[in-house]
Amino acid sequence: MTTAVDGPVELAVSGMTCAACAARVERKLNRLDGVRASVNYATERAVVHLPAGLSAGDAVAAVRQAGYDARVRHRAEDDRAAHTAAVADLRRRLVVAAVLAIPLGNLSISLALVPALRFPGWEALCVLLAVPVAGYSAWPFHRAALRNLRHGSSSMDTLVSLGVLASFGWAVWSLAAGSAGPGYWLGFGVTAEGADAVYLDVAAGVTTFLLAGRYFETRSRRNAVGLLTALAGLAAKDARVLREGVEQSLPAALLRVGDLFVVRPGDALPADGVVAEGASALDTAAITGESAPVDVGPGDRVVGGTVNRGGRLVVRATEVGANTQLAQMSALAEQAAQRKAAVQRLVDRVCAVFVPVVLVLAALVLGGWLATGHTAREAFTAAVAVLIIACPCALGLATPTALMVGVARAAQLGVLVKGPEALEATRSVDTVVLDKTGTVTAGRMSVVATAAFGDADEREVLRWAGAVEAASEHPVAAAVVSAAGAGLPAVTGFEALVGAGARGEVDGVPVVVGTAGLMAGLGITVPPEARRWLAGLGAATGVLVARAGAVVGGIAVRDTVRPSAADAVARLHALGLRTVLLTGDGPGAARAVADEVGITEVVAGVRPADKVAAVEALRAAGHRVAMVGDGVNDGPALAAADLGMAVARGSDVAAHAADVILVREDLHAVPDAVELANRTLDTIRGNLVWAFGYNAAAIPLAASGLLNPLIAGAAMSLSSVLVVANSLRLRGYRPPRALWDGR
Ligand SMILES: Nc1ncnc2c1ncn2[C@@H]1O[C@H](COP(=O)(O)OP(=O)(O)OP(=O)(O)O)[C@@H](O)[C@H]1O
Repeated sequence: MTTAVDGPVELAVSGMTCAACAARVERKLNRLDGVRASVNYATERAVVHLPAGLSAGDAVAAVRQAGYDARVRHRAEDDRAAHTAAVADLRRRLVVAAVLAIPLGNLSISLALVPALRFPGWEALCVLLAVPVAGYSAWPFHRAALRNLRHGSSSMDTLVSLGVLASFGWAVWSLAAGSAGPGYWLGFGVTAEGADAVYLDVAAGVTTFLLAGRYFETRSRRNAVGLLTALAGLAAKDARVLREGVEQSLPAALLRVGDLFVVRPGDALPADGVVAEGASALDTAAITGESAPVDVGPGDRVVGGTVNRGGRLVVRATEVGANTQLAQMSALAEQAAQRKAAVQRLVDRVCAVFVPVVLVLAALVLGGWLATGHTAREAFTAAVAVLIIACPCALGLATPTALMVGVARAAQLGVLVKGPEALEATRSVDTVVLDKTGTVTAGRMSVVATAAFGDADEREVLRWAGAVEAASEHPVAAAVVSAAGAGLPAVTGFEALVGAGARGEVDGVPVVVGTAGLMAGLGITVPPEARRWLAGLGAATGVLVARAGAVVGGIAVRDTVRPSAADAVARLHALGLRTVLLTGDGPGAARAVADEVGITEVVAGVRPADKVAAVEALRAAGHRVAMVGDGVNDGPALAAADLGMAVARGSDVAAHAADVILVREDLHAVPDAVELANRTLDTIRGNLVWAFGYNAAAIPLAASGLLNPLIAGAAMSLSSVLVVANSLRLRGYRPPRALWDGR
């Protein structure tokens, strides 16, 4: 591993047992010259940006120096195998601890309460039962603590290891010294008068509880990570490629762009493509969250991972492997979960100083109790309880687990969130600006009327306009071209006049197609006849056609509003958001669309360059603005908004500068994103409040001797498990289906 790598390297880091470890690895990596690294405890991954001259091997070496292990991460499968092994190891240790701790507890209770039952050598038997628990089962804690010690640092494992060893050592010592006496003290808190402490069952019990906690936590974390990687697994692993009319089964990885492949009913698509033959209905639910199957036929674009619910399809591959929409979606979702929320950085810093502070505190508690004339047992109980209860692991898990589940759930619903900042921005937005063409409307226009002025002929007008528009990519142009039919004359000197129209020369004569404003701007007089025609169009968009410097006709086009738009806008209003329709189109068409979907404010006739200004004006007025656009023309406006949401499909999914990408051609994705962002942030807040509150309340209790170490161990484990379970609840987020299923 000595080759220098462009772009970030991903490392799988093992041996981290808490957020403080992640913070330590991150510090170590960032200390390398020119390195920028971010380490995530929940996913056990490090993203490292290396400068020229440093290799992935250097980063791995740095992680090892910090006392952890790392390897360059290649595939999700590696993670799964490593994770499974880790869970199995914890399970074995947990079983041993539980099997031995139970008889040990019973034995010590019986022997303590009924001295007559004691037999010669009972102390030795108890110690023998406790050795595997405090040694083998608690080994992961000791190992991590040792690793830390070697580097002069400490972590929550130090606390646990110290707690277990101290109780065990104390027990052995007091048994050996014969001070266990007649009133054997039970770790469970029943302290007989004048009894001394035998902490064997504390050592065993604490180990069992903490291991159980870590076992469940590791398992749930795997579920959360699995949610993220599940997306990538949706595409079919095999493709039936059609070569010279013969079907041949190949691993999907060998598929090439341009290959024809067959998709049988019930199969998932292995790659993105265009339907070449056949008609069917595709189930896109897993990718876009849309519940109704989508009908497709020749010429339609289809994406990998969707499932064929109808007849046989032959598809020509347009994107394969890492370029498919699905691969890009899952890469984006993983990157998003990997990025750190602002709050997480604070938590990391807190965790890093927390453990040394607790060690000092435990020592102070021990000294304080002894100094105030209490017995060694009392002092010891309080100090061990402080060590054990103070572990900040719930704190470390609070943010990343919620983020991971939130981002993964959003991706399942066709909402790709680029990172935690985007979620945070989504929550604070109060105004949603929607672009009209292609966002609120389908962006597929058709000609609804034509007009000829003076002595021109309508068919001629359409032909001249069509010839120019054939070179344009605007939706208006597509409508004009399809209405003009085949056999159009060629255009020379074509020029797109962005946000206004297009011009060129047809049969050597200059032709301009575009808005009345464009004509005026070019010094072409718009006759009253044309103005009247434009004014009478209502909801349609009218463009004028000028030939040889004179307006000769007009073409009216109409777009259809997306079926879900009105419901989605109603949901946005119900969420307390203000909506604004922003468009380059004229006020008449804009108002008609706004009325149809229920948007109250309209800003029409805005040139593409001025969309940024419109967004900035709203922000200057104190609003937090989300801009929803198609991402191509609206790029600058998306970037100018507090939150840019691009409606995009296909392989360009990852290319957008937007913060959120909606891969669903359905405006419901916007309120879904807002709701899910709110829920995720609420979950993070709930987790943090719980974890902080728990530590804040429990430490004084433990220090004042009110908390038995055993209960401290159980409570500590429970808090981590609760935090992870709370985050996993986000999986259950369902958009209000009733609103849009009946569409
Ligand atoms: N190629 C073209 N041919 C004819 N008219 C055009 C062309 N390009 C733009 N226009 C005119 O300019 C107007 C503004 O175009 P622009 O691309 O800024 O916005 P839009 O596509 O109508 O809507 P939105 O801003 O909602 O995406 C269009 O409504 C149309 O009237």
